[in-house]
Amino acid sequence: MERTRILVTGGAGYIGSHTCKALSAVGFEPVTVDSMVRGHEWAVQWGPLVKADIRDVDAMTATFEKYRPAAVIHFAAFIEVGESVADPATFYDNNVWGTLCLLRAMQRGNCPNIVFSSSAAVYGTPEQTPIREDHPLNPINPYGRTKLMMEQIMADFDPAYGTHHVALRYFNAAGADPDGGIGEAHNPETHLVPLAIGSALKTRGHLKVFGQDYDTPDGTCVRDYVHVSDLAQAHVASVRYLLDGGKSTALNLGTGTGNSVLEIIEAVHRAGGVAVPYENAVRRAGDPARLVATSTKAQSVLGWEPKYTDIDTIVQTAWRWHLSRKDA
Ligand SMILES: O=c1ccn([C@@H]2O[C@H](COP(=O)(O)OP(=O)(O)O[C@H]3O[C@H](CO)[C@H](O)[C@H](O)[C@H]3O)[C@@H](O)[C@H]2O)c(=O)[nH]1
Repeated sequence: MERTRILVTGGAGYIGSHTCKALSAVGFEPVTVDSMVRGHEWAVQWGPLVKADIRDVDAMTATFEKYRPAAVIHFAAFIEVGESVADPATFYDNNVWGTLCLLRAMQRGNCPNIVFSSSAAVYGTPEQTPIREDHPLNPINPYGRTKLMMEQIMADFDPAYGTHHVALRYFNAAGADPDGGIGEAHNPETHLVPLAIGSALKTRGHLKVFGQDYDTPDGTCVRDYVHVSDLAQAHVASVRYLLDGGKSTALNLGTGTGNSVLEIIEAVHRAGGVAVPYENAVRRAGDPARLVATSTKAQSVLGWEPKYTDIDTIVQTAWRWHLSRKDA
């Protein structure tokens, strides 16, 4: 029997590739569409790769005609906050215009269901933590604004065109597939866990700890690190939810536990048995002191619960990946 196809934009990226693996494991066929500007050929292992930019409406229309997907999972976007401040035009073009082009191609292809990557960045500086989905939406940088605009565009499209969406607001994705073979490989890398591992392995210089005087127990920023395989499972559950006729919704994905930068440094030390050389540095602009999610809504809507709730396990999977990675 033909497997139900799911079109995955950005399927050659970090969370996208883990989601393709999870889709395939439960019988879907993931069809990756990726411009390969940031994606990796080695990360596409569970279905075909269409090398195309989502803004290329002709290529996208042809892809929908060829594969007839039942739903789309939309990861393709630029993600670095600093880059979005320096070059907002590129972010609005790639993230917002790219999403509009994708939605147009979905309309032409009669595909009404989309699950997409939103971000904790839509909340801005939290008024209280843990953050619930009804927290005010006040992004403080262009990256966060592009994600909020994407949510708003989809909310407008639903009543007008009969579409359905699930916006997944991730907190800090971390870790790697425990089976090996895929993991986090951004270039340039700006995320804490891979940078700390690189410093421990001496493939990078000292890690810079951005700010030591935050209002947190040890003075460094606290984040909610959620395992990438758990995020992947939430995407699979969201696809099933929409295919079963579920209503559009926005859901936080986090573990509900916060870890400081210094706690991550210690977890990397424990995982690898090597200390992370680090130095204190000034605060990074736009970093809130504490970002921690409540994911009870994802639990009630999707039945989703993170399997990896222990920071040591999350960091161990990242460590193993970094020792084995193909492009290090
Ligand atoms: O070299 C570094 C890198 C990071 N940090 C600190 O480590 C924490 C985590 O930083 P990351 O850059 O790994 O993650 P962010 O919380 O900044 O970013 C997350 O949220 C962003 C939106 O706010 C984007 O979605 C991004 O992709 C996602 O990982 C922050 O407190 C940051 O200040 C350091 O101290 N040193």
